[in-house]
Amino acid sequence: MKGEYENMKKLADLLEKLEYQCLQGTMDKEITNITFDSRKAEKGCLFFCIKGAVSDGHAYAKDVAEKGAAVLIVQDKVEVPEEVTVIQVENSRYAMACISAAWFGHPAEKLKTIGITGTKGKTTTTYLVKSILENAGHKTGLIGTIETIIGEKKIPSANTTPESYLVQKYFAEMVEAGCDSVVMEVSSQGLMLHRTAGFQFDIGIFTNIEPDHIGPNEHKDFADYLHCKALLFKQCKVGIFNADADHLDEILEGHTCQVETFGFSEKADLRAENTKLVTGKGTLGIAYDVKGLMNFPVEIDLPGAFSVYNSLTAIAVCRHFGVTPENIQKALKQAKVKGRIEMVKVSDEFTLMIDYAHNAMSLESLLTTLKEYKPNRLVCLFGCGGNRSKLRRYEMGEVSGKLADLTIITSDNPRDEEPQEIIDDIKIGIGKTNGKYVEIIDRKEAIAYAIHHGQPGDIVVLAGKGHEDYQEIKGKKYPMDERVLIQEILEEDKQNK
Ligand SMILES: CC(=O)N[C@H]1[C@@H](OP(=O)(O)OP(=O)(O)OC[C@H]2O[C@@H](n3ccc(=O)[nH]c3=O)[C@H](O)[C@@H]2O)O[C@H](CO)[C@@H](O)[C@@H]1O[C@H](C)C(=O)N[C@@H](C)C(=O)N[C@H](CCC(=O)O)C(=O)O
Ligand SMILES: Nc1ncnc2c1ncn2[C@@H]1O[C@H](COP(=O)(O)OP(=O)(O)OP(=O)(O)O)[C@@H](O)[C@H]1O
Repeated sequence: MKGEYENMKKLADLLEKLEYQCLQGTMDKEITNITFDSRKAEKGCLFFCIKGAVSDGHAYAKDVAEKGAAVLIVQDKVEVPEEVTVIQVENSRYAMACISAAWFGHPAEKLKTIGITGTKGKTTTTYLVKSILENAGHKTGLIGTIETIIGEKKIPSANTTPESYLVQKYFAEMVEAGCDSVVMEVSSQGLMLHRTAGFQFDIGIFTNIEPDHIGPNEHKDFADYLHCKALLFKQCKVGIFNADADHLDEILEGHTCQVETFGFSEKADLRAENTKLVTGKGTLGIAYDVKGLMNFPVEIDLPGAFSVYNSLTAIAVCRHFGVTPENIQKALKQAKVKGRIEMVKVSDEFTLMIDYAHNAMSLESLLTTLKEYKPNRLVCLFGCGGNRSKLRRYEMGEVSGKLADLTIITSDNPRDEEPQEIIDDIKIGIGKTNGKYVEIIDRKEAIAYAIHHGQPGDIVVLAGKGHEDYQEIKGKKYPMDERVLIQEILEEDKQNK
């Protein structure tokens, strides 16, 4: 990136088409930097006063003025020395998105932008799109729950969709790194809080919707969740929708984009037909025929109906880039997503996978899907996080007890709680079913048990951790990557032979 002073911009140029009122100070300021965090404020900067979930950024107005901030963007009136320019807008977050886009030189206009929204499938689909596009010679940036990827650089994520300032900064870095496209997860929170305002997506995707993310600091009810997801389709040129999804009409309400659909439904523009489950040595997959806007067969080493949806979505997107069926087939055959039904080879006889399913809804959908493969036994290993709702423990216990042939209850981020107490809560849920279980508090020992007791034809799921590579105990994160644990167990087995 250029040095910050080389980036200096005129205030008026940053405000562009925004509606605002100048409450005090002059409009002829040259801005040295922009920030929404008072701790990063410096002489000559523009500071956004954002009303957050924990604090109100207006409370830092005096502090940033003392640090020499030139301009404040506010919703409410603030008292600061008269030389500080104060600009009032209706919504500081929306203004931050527009000003950040201008600050970074509207990088979205130099990229083909793809935004994916929906309750499930966002992360998986972003990686599938990136794999297909890169296999066809594009350079594609990615922003999502796990990380932001800019060329070789990977930045771990705090949010699925970062604040608008970061979105625009990452876009600018992508342009500089030679990317021609970006695929990003667009959460409903992101849409609600204007994190993706200030530009128009080339392509917007709707995967599906189920009640989720409803509660304090998220959405007040399902209607609000629906409304926020639908906002993407007033902000993209082409919208690609799951024709089979519930509430599609509500999502389409007020859309301003061109509409395309995908799914199993006969009326979908891009369809999956003749779906077949595929089982290999220690692997599971799915094969189907793509019909409609494109026509060719596909095979993918990811299991279940939702893998059809995710790959079909990726195909629908990549069609707009003119990617050939041969390139799509090749990329999908190699595609793997970290911690999302990620198969790890431990035996030719049974299949083991790591999956991020960490609530009852995703665990139920995963186990139901896997049962379609008619395994000898479905074995589910999981734990639940400490300092979180107990309900999740009862519910996940009940789901696993009902659907798995054996549950291995273990630990997962106990935080400040005693792991055994969390396990006891999970047992209450399993107790409502006839499900068989064992409890092994240490996660590595639990995984070793799963591997050593694997029977031919079993499917073993290590649920909950997915891409996470730590265990959080009493405020500290200890390194713990299930892939590493599995390799250690296999290595120890070799030495003990
Ligand atoms: C509820 C919520 O959206 N919180 C996000 C928010 O924090 P916040 O609103 O609490 O901010 P705050 O701490 O109240 O501060 C308000 C303002 O004062 C500023 N401030 C604060 C302290 C200070 O000393 N000086 C200062 O200037 C802050 O920089 C901010 O501008 O801004 C933070 C920084 O950008 C986010 O990381 C944080 O996300 C938290 C981690 C979160 O859990 N968010 C969830 C609700 C979320 O956004 N989830 C979605 C969906 C995920 C999914 O689909 O699975 C996501 O996109 O991640
Ligand atoms: N299209 C889909 N429909 C239903 N379930 C899915 C779908 N895709 C993946 N899943 C299941 O949900 C889990 C989460 O998938 P993924 O991370 O791709 O979704 P997401 O939208 O990013 O979710 P989150 O917001 O929870 O991170 C997967 O591990 C899998 O078990």
